[in-house]
Amino acid sequence: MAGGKTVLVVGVTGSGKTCLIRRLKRKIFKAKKKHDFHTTETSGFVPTKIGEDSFGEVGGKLQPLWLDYAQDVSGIIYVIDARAHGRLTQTAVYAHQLREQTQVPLILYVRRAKNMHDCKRILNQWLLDDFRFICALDGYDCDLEEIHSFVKSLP
Ligand SMILES: Nc1nc2c(ncn2[C@@H]2O[C@H](COP(=O)(O)OP(=O)(O)OP(=O)(O)O)[C@@H](O)[C@H]2O)c(=O)[nH]1
Ligand SMILES: [Mg+2]
Repeated sequence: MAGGKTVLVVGVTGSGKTCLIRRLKRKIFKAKKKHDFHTTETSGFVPTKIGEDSFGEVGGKLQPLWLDYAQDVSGIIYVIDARAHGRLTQTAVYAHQLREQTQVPLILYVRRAKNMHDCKRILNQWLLDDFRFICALDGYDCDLEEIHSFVKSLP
């Protein structure tokens, strides 16, 4: 299909999906104002057009429907908050399930890891180390570019 790609953005509640899409839309590399990151829980499916592409967030509460939403997309971005320790088991189980159940290219977007070593340790701990991933460290500006190159690489 010519034109834009459709990307599904999933992850457990509060993992940072809305903020990420907002940064992509407004090309915010670093938080400038407090309200840039003020959000409320997303209910249902919220598509956001960014250039030619469309990024659709499914709220974490709709996890049972992630697979349904994944049917007609080019790729999936799976957002993980590395410091949400209590949610990591669930996060890993859902990531494995999603990858087993769909052929759609999937990338993990891991935010708030302390450093690359910490990020890899977490992925390793939850057997996610063979997933493609982006490690979005605090103050790291290149994560949006990495997302754009993932989207570009999609069929
Ligand atoms: N400073 C900062 N805070 C963030 C960032 N991403 C997420 N947060 C914080 O985490 C909270 C939850 O982020 P959301 O983007 O709403 O999470 P979500 O994954 O969309 O959650 P649901 O819609 O409930 O599934 C936000 O209100 C912010 O306080 C970020 O990049 N920078
Ligand atoms: Mg949200």
